[in-house]
Amino acid sequence: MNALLNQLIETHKNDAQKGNVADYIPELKKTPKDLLGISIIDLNGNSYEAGDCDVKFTLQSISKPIVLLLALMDNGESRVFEKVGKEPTGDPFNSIIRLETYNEHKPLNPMINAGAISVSALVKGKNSSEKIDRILEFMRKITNNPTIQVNEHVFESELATGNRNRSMAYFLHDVGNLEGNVEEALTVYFKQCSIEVTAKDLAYIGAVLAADGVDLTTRERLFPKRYCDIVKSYMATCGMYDGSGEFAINVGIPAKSGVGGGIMCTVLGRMGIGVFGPALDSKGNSYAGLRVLESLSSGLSLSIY
Ligand SMILES: NC(=O)CC[C@H](N)C(=O)O
Repeated sequence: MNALLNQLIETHKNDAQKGNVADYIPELKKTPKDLLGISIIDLNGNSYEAGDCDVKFTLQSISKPIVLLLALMDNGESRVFEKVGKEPTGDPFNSIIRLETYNEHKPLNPMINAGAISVSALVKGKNSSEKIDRILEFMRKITNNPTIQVNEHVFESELATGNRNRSMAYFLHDVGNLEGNVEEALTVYFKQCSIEVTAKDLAYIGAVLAADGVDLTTRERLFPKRYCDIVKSYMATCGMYDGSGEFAINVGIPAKSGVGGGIMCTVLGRMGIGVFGPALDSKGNSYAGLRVLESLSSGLSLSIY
């Protein structure tokens, strides 16, 4: 397997030239474009890797399914689904357009920015720092990595430039779909996006999801299977933003991408996969990462469809 992964990285390394590193968050611009790494962890805990799988990057939108799990555990399904819907949008992740015109101002799903900010507000904690501490604690469990931290430079960069997210959050508050203090919810959202991980961490999370919420090492149940199923369904239908349909056809596994260049994938009953390649396509998905996953999926017959 390691030989296969090395070969995939070699084959697709140059694909990064066709994408661009995210620049709307200034701090992300500093990442070298041609990094590429992959890590796989199977459900027996065996791990395989190639390329830049130890390089740290920020979770960005991959935080959305993780914080959703915590919000579901904190609040239960009915309260979470009062705030966010269950349908894909076909719009970019930061789109505002349907918030005013559709679904009683409820974000269509929690994988777009608007829905994720509403979900961040639901995490229990008396203020943003208590909430982010709980998110970090949960992250450390589902990655089996006690060193997980927030990258404060990326956080400051998002806080300084995230005005589109800010405008969505104030609108959602006005229509009753974002509870509590808006700035506190935004702080939680920007911090969860700024949590640093490696491709290996993403593979571990993917493997826990593939094991229906049970930790690979300790066999402890980290979250209920029902919530695991909800999150995987969202990943399958909306995890790659408005590229989710194409990804279903070309790769065919539940996955979540982030503009930091990560993609976290889960193959039910088999493995978790983490990919990192910071040059993005026009939809915000890792350009080379997608090519690696397409080759891997056809090579190992991973598609669930
Ligand atoms: N798609 C993403 O990864 C977006 C996350 C980013 N922090 C934002 O809010 O715009």
